[in-house]
Amino acid sequence: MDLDAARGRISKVDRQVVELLNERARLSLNVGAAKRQSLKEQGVSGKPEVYVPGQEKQVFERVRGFNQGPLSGESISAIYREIMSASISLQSEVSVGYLGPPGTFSHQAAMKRFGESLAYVPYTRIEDVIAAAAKEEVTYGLVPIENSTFGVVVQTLDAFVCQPLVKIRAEVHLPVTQSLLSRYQLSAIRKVYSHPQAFGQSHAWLDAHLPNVTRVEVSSTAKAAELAASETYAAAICSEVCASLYQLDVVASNVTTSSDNTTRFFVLGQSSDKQSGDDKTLLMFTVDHREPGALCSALNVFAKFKINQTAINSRPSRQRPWHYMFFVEIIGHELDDNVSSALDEIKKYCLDLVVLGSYPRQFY
Ligand SMILES: O=C(O)C(=O)C[C@]1(C(=O)O)C=C[C@@H](O)C=C1
Repeated sequence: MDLDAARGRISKVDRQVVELLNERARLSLNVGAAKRQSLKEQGVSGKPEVYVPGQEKQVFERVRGFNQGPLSGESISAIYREIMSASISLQSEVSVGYLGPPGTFSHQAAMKRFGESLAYVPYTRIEDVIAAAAKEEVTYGLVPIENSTFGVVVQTLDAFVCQPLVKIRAEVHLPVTQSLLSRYQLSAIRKVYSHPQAFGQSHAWLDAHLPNVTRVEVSSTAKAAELAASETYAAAICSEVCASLYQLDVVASNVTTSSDNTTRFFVLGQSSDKQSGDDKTLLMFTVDHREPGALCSALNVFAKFKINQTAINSRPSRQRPWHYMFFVEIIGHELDDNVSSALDEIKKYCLDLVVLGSYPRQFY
């Protein structure tokens, strides 16, 4: 086929693609109407949940299954991310809060999960993102929960203690590469700004290459980039995305200690999704330390109901000294029979127990 013929065929296919995209969009509007009707019939007020992570997971798996190439599975997912982003924005006006300013890894994780068609709202602190999601100032909030190199994000766990009503709706995994950005060359740098998590992921490189340079912790990696752009002899540890956003140069690319550095984020909203068949649940509880073995008794309940625990963390409860809030992530959905029986039984050993949410297991 010659060039003109191939371009002519592409033009015809584009017409069909656009027609099909609009056919899908009309069906998505029908889905929105059916969700509203169903709430009305149940006598529930408020808007239906437009972002349904379990359904999206099925769509991604299905379309990647249909794919015979030459497009890669990643390309199909990226195209469908935008199709579903447009689909969400057709059904409702959706906003997503994240730890700003633009260019943070939270921003990138939010874009990865929600695409280009939604409104993104930056907040200065993780606590503010969680409060905004709890108050419905934004439809959804996205917060980091843990990094594979540096561990749990304590600000997020501590903020859950103050906002126990917010619900986890989904998890997002984002590969993270930290880089050193500045307007100056390496030998001229006198100060490095970053978020404590990013310093934790790149300390070996900093110890080796900038051992006597002051490290200043700030609220986010993109805030660090903003400061580095406005001060003499300053640099930031942040994403390379910040180079064009804040007019900085990449002085050293990938200064991350671990080669498969990944951060896991939660999407927060007013409710969790229904069972997807492959879910996780995050619990927050305190136990009575005057009872010997209280924590052990609580955790034994999961073993009794054959429930796998994937993570356990503790934070000071801030109510009494040496009194802890435990965060346990388990396999299964709050509504699964074995999980719901375990939750009934574990309450006997807990002073208080909050289910922070159930969400489909994601590996991407
Ligand atoms: O199935 C739904 O609930 C929809 O709203 C449709 C749809 C889609 O476009 O496929 C859009 C958004 C949801 O997050 C999941 C799926």
